[in-house]
Amino acid sequence: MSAIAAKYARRVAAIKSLVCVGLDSEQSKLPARFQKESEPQFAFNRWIIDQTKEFAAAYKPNTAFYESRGSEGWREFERTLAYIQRVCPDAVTICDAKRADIGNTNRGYVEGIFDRIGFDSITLHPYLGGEALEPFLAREDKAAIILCRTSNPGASDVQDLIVTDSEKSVPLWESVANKVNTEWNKRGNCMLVVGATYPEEMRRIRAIAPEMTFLVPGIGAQGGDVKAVIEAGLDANGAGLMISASRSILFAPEPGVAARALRDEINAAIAEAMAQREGATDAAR
Ligand SMILES: O=C(O)c1cc(=O)[nH]c(=O)n1[C@@H]1O[C@H](COP(=O)(O)O)[C@@H](O)[C@H]1O
Repeated sequence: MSAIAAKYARRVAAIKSLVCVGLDSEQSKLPARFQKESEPQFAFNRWIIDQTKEFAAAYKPNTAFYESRGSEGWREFERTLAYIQRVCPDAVTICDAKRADIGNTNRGYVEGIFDRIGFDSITLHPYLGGEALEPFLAREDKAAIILCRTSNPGASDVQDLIVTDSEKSVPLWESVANKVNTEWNKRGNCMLVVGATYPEEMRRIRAIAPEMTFLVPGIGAQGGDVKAVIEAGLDANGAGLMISASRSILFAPEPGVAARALRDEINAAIAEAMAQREGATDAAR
């Protein structure tokens, strides 16, 4: 198990939660009292982190919401990471930037996001292939979280295109899952993005990559169903998922209560799924 997968497993065992809090702190949506602050997004994030840290196995700020404010937003993005590292150092940190370019350009991203800022992991798209991703894949101390089946309604435009993989016709997302699992994950540091809104695809991807951790966005505002995700995506150990929610936690009347409720909903679904699996194993004996 790679360093970040092990960090995640320790965190999950310690707090019994698969919740990832997405810090998509869009400035115009922040409560008025934060708008008045000199660093509004950072002040809001501190408040969110303080309320959710007991329940958060991971934090995932998406760069878009900070880049939109230029250098000020970027500074608050960096300060947010430093705050997580100070008050909640065991939570896995995910830079949701969906980067990836040719190899030497990727070295710039690696230096900036992994070394200068200090994230544990980054989201990446697979379009340029494994050779180009090598600067990320070479970092055994970090995790490369690769888009496989995204949560959005239009995901099928490209991801459902039929390609030939090992002489079989399969959708592109399935080929990406295969390639990451068998070729790009040679150092054990890859994870896959699998949207909560596509549980049937998730079930297939779990069969292809039984031991890989999935980042699962699409719960909450996008309507993904926790029970369906757990049934389809849980690994053999009853884990292997980072279930991410942003708006439904950040802008809930009480974000800490919303994070705890999501943790509890996930844990109830895990208990049910594990009991069903045990029942099925007993019946087969
Ligand atoms: O990589 C991601 O995190 C991601 C992949 C995906 O397939 N769908 C998806 O919604 N996301 C991100 O997950 C977050 C979803 O936010 P909420 O819908 O508010 O929970 C956003 O930051 C998205 O950019």
